[in-house]
Amino acid sequence: MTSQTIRQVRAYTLRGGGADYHDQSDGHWIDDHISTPMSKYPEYRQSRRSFGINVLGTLVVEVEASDGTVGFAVTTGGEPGAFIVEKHLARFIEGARVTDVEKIWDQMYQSTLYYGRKGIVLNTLSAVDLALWDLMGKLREEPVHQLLGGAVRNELQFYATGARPDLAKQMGFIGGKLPLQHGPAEGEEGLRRNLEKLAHMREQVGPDFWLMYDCWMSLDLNYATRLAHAAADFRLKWIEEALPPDDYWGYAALRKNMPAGMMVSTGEHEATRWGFRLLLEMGCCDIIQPDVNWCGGLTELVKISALADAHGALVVPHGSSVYSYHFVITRHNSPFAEFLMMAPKADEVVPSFNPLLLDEPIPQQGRMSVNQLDKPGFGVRLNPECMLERPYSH
Ligand SMILES: C[C@H](O)[C@H](O)CC(=O)C(=O)O
Ligand SMILES: [Mg+2]
Repeated sequence: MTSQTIRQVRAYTLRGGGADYHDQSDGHWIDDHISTPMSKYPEYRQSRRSFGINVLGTLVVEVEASDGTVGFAVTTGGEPGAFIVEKHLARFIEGARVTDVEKIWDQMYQSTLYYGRKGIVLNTLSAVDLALWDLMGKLREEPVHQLLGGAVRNELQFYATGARPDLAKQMGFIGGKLPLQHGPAEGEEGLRRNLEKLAHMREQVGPDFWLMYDCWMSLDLNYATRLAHAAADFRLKWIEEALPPDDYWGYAALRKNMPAGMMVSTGEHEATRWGFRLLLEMGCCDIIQPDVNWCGGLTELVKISALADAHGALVVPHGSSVYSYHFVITRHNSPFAEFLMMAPKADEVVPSFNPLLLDEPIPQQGRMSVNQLDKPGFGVRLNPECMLERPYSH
């Protein structure tokens, strides 16, 4: 296995769901008047697709070893990501040893610093990194969670993100995270509606079920503080991504403003150990939420997680499907995981990266046994019915 080298890397794109889970059709809860940084413009308030949340689409990266074994991974990145893989990153991957993940990561990161650091370049780099982990697992015939040091518990437990925490409770989840629908531009009336929604959900789910609000970078410090204090009456567990991701100072202030017992979470749009170092050292949050497909992949997440552990912060990855499941089960400071409800009405459990992956495991009664992850690599296959395109080749 250690003698295997990488023969070829290939990058493909896909539209309509998959890793770009915002790329959904009309009528989906994930695009129903959700508060965003663009909500101050009334014409972009009703739909996130209207301002282009789904322009990128899914990127699929395959790495083929010298014996023909193929590892793959997915991210949000589409055609620009495919260009970066094929025209820039391929030189660091092809011909390298399959196990050289640290060196390949470093070369990809250092060589793209002049136009990278975060965002689409890190999404792309993450997909390459995860494809290498998948390939190592397949060649060693071991699941990725074993390569990471092994499971620290027998099962994962999940909270659900979606419009129907009441249904999530019936499905066995430990909590429900609602999208905040009205932002500061919708004034006092919007704030009242946000609180009414939360009060209604609290009534539906009873006193102990976790309820959280995901604010998707859309608030300011004053609004977030007022929302948190009013939401304390309805036992909001945490307030998520309340502020723009670059406002580390705002997050530090918000955390100090929190009512007793309520947590601040953020980080799904942060990347690398350096980005998370800022969040952790500045005391910005209680929970960091790196997206495994965006933060730099597993090679980087291992470092981010160790840093968080030393700061007493939990690591609960954003979405990320199997890439999160294989990681969370190996870490004591990741006691639960997120499950994104991708059914249009959030009324049933369907695989998060539907329809792209075959064998993508789903929670049963809000839980997933380690046995469901016991397959080589990340244990998933590309669905041959998805029409992948390869826009560039080298
Ligand atoms: C529901 C949120 O607006 C977003 O689509 C997903 C997210 O931020 C999360 O799962 O966390
Ligand atoms: Mg979020």
